[in-house]
Amino acid sequence: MGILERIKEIEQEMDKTQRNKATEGHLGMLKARLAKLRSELLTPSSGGGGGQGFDVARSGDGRVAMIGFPSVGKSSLLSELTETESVAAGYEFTTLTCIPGNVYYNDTRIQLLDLPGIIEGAAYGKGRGREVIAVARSSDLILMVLDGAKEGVNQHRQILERELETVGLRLNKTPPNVYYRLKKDGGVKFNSTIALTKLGDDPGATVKRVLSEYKIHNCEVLVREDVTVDDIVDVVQGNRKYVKCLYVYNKVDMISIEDMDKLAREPNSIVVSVHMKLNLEALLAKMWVYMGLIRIFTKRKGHPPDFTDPVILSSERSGTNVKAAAQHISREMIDVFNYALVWGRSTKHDPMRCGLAHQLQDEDVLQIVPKTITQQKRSKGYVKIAQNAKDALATRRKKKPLKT
Ligand SMILES: Nc1nc2c(ncn2[C@@H]2O[C@H](COP(=O)(O)OP(=O)(O)OP(=O)(O)O)[C@@H](O)[C@H]2O)c(=O)[nH]1
Ligand SMILES: [K+]
Ligand SMILES: [Mg+2]
Repeated sequence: MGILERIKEIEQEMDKTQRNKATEGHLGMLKARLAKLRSELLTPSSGGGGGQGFDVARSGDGRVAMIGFPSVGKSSLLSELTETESVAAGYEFTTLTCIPGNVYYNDTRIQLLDLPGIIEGAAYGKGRGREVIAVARSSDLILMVLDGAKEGVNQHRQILERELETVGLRLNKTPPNVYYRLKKDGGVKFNSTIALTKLGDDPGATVKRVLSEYKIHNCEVLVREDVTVDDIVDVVQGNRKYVKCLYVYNKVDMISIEDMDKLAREPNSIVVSVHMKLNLEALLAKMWVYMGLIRIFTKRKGHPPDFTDPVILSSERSGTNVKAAAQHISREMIDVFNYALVWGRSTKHDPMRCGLAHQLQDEDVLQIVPKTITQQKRSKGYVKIAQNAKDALATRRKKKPLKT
């Protein structure tokens, strides 16, 4: 039996299984089996990667992929927002490969990717579905482009969400708050810090059934929120990609103000019209926020800040603390870091003396104060002395164990 048939079979069995507290373990086992098969789909035997026409190199300060049904206006949007022209036309599947363009916004260069339209069944390889989804996985933000003028547009939204979920993408979610560690022995240690209401009569047994489906018999699981069995499968399966998704309803030039207003109120959404150039600036601003981007202006001692070439950080990728900024400037910076002086939104007073963990905010000014040469020598010397002391102790212990 092929993978697709096996998936079908399990889905049918899940439909047949009555959902109640007693069947939670059985369902968990089926869900785990399904997740394993689906992740096999993700790694095609043909070498993986983006596939021809899809392996576009990463560039700029972040990557955004446009996902949508055919002819919703993805290529029109790319041509409008970037210097790249991507062919747009009234027939479906105009675009057949991945086409990159650059968006310049707030001193940041964002790589925007136009992709072929996808349809129901994309996750199972329909059309160029698998290639498109692989690109989506590699991006920092998904723009789900929808045809706001189409009836049942929110059904389309759901279909696409399901396709992306199927292959392990998790949109606008945070990873389940579960501590999970594999062990060499000792069996399964299961604990929770709060009452679990969604894992059936015996949460521990439900979790163990999922684990045994993965042939995991020794591990530690500590659940810190009221998770579902799907969350547990996500934790154990492990290859989930948590990514932000912004829903872009295009073509609102074709609908009434009332309908437009309804769409604009959907969560994580924005309405635009590429043809009328409506709301495109707001789209860029929202993209920027969703990518968690910030600009940090650096400053040298005794000089004014450099406002021309900021360091760009992202809460979704690098993180946005002083350490991330220092590493961005140079690798060695961390070794010689003494403290930082920060001016701007993140401080209580200006300048504020900060350590590596301080969280920066957009348009902060940062000056890194390195250790003095003497301090550096001293700290290196200290490490050496400490190491010598440890070595000496270890040798002594070998010779004659210390009495305790
Ligand atoms: N009314 C209206 N039509 C639009 C708008 N944006 C794009 N279109 C039209 O929608 C059709 C499809 O546009 P494309 O940009 O080719 O759509 P696509 O999503 O790239 O399509 P595929 O590459 O085939 O998946 C074209 O006829 C566009 O002119 C808009 O804001 N309003
Ligand atoms: K088209
Ligand atoms: Mg196109």
